[in-house]
Amino acid sequence: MRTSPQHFNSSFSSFRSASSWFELYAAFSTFMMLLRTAINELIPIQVRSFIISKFRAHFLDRSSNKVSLHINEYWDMDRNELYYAAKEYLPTKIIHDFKVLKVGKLEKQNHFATALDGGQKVKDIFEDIKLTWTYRKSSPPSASQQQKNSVNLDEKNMFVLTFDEKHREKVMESYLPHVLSAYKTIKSGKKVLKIHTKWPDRGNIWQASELKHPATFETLAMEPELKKAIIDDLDRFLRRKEFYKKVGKAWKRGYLLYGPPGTGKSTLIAAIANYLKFDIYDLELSSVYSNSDLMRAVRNTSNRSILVIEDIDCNKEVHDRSKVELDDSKKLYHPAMPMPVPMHPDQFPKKFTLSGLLNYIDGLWSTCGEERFIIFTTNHIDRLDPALLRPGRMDMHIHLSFCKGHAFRFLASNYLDIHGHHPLFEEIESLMEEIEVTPATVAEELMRSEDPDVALQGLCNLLKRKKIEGGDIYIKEEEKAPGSQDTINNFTPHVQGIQQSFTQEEDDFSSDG
Ligand SMILES: Nc1ncnc2c1ncn2[C@@H]1O[C@H](COP(=O)(O)OP(=O)(O)OP(=O)(O)O)[C@@H](O)[C@H]1O
Repeated sequence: MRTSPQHFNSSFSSFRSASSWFELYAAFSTFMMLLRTAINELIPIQVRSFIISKFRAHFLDRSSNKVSLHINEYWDMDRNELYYAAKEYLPTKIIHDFKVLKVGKLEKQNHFATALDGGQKVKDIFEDIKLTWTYRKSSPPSASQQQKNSVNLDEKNMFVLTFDEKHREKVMESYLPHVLSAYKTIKSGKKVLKIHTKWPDRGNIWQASELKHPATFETLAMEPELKKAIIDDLDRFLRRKEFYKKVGKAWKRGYLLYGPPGTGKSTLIAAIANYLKFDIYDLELSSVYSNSDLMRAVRNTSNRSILVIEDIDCNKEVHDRSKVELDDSKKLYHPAMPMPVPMHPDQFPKKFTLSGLLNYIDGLWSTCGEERFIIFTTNHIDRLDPALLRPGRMDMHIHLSFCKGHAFRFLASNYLDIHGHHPLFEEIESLMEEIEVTPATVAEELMRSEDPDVALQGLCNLLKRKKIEGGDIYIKEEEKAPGSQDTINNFTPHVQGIQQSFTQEEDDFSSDG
């Protein structure tokens, strides 16, 4: 039977009254009731649940086939390399239709950098596998956590990687290694270096900022032989991955820089970092509160980095929260206890010596990661534990000392653009043989005027004044490093005990550089 438009219109208009709607609803409800009763009676409950679960899995809960990998920033308190790999890798996958992004630029970059700001999803396709990354940012530590120094690192920021379950094996065996290797490539080509410092009021974990120190070996005033020895050592280190593996040694190197204040120890560290393109981790021993704190700090440094511990002779007082203290009434008490309490001798603190601490750091550091440097600096090498100085501990001892002829001329050419001769040179150099002056002081004097004649005359007058007054500039007799005999004759920068243990043959072995 055909339905004419007139017939449809008349049927529709007959439905428009309220009673018609009610009749329709009543008929539908009755039908549904009958249907439900019939299903309940005819189909067993197990079959019904099976059908419902299939229906749900197919239409409603499609994510039940998905696997989610949680990649936390820390793994058992250690820095999780995969997290940092994802952090560098994902910005390369950010596309233009993202609605929220972080954007910024560091001075040394010539382009704007973008990064995820939490919550966004980044899609990636790897050999036809569709993957989704989500970044979850943790909330900053609460004041009480900070006070107790009890931030749980494993609960920090994380990436969640989601993909179909059937690709689990391929993701684990091929995709994650692909992310890691992309990270290594990005990292080795990056231009912006970081300096990491620890702040007790920010959870006492490493905080990174851009390393802006412009020092390079080209700007460093240093005896050419020493400069060459250091650069050669750095180059040799970089190209010897296979060699270290062959001899069963960790691919690491340790330097001890020593010399009076202002002789360029920090400047040399910056020059080394800029040369190697390694990040710096600046460990201030006074910010270390316990052994676990120290262990966490050292273990959370990355590969291709320099761990710097400056002024090791100055850090005699290292905070130890478990330390038993003596109050005014000479009773022993534990800081965690409100009242003085009697303590068993076993509970007394073990003596926390600086040399023990440094040995501990050194031991800890040598067991984690590779392609790393550790640099200790001191103004007083004579105060260091000989165990720390023994060969094999610090591979190279570099003595930085006062400014003499060559270093002075280098600074004059760098600061005043005097590349040839100047009438005041001889007089200044001869004064420098009698007066000990640091490169820092010379550099400061040379910056006082843009006019080379005025600046050099200023330096000459300063040296003459000091000669008349007697005594060294800024350095007291007892503060001189041992071997200062040498430093009087030249701007030493000599190398003591360099372990030039590698022969030419070994050099040839390392072909990977
Ligand atoms: N060898 C050098 N070449 C060029 N500049 C230098 C050199 N030594 C020192 N300077 C200048 O002096 C300043 C201070 O030097 P630096 O901080 O590196 O000395 P330091 O030995 O680390 O001192 P401290 O022991 O007090 O930390 C530097 O910023 C740099 O301008």
